[in-house]
Amino acid sequence: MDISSTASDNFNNDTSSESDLPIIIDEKPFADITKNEPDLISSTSFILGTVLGLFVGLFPALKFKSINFYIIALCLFHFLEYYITAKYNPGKVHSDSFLLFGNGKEYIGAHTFALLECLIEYTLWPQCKRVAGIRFYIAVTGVVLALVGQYIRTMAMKTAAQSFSHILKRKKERDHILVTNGLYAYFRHPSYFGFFWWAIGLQLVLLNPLSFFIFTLVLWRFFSKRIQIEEEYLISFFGNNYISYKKNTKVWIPFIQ
Ligand SMILES: C[S@@+](CC[C@H](N)C(=O)[O-])C[C@H]1O[C@@H](n2cnc3c(N)ncnc32)[C@H](O)[C@@H]1O
Repeated sequence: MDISSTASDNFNNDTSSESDLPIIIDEKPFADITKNEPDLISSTSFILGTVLGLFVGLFPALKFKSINFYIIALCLFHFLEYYITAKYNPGKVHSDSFLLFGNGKEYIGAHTFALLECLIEYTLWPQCKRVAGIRFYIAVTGVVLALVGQYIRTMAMKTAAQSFSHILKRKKERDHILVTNGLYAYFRHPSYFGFFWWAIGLQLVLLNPLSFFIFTLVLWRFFSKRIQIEEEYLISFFGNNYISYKKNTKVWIPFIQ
């Protein structure tokens, strides 16, 4: 599941080794790389609103409210990706900031799979979706993880401001500074931490055993690789400052150092 597949695909094709990573100062003014696409933005908002309305309107009949929570959490997540970028990092705002377009089939496919799993299990075996007993505690854990994950992701984007980019940076831009304050003092990659636990939490909310394991595995592999590559570039940009920051902070995703 690649939340910025274009960037990481390009990145993976790069044959540079750690020692010869290029530090290129990007001279391009932000205005040149920012596209204003109001039509696309309003149609996205319309689609999001319609999907939200349909699910909120239709699914109460199924008496499985978790699915409403899931859809609302998805809409909120993608809205905030755009809104926080527009507010705190306006030089990089673009319709892609919704993280909906160009995200790769895997991302859309993963959520579709999760919703289908939920509906199939609900239809064939409604008892397994009854939020009672142990399943109540699983669902509540999921809600807490999703809310905490969303909060941490949003605050990380706000704190990192212009140093945050959805696309992994291979060139150091002039205003790219090393962020070590706020949540970054406690988490080395707070936005990845937030996304990881948000997505896993949502599978607990849906009481989806299969998607829970698939999301955990795929996301862990994705972030493990992404963090390794990202840190090679961050060391090439910030040298010893990043190395000592790395020594003093943790990622807080299991088994990622
Ligand atoms: C999607 S953002 C994710 C930031 C960070 N990994 C996180 O999870 O909060 C990716 C960009 O953030 C930049 N970045 C990551 N950590 C940073 C830090 N501590 N200070 C400044 N820039 C950082 C990287 O250069 C990369 O281009």
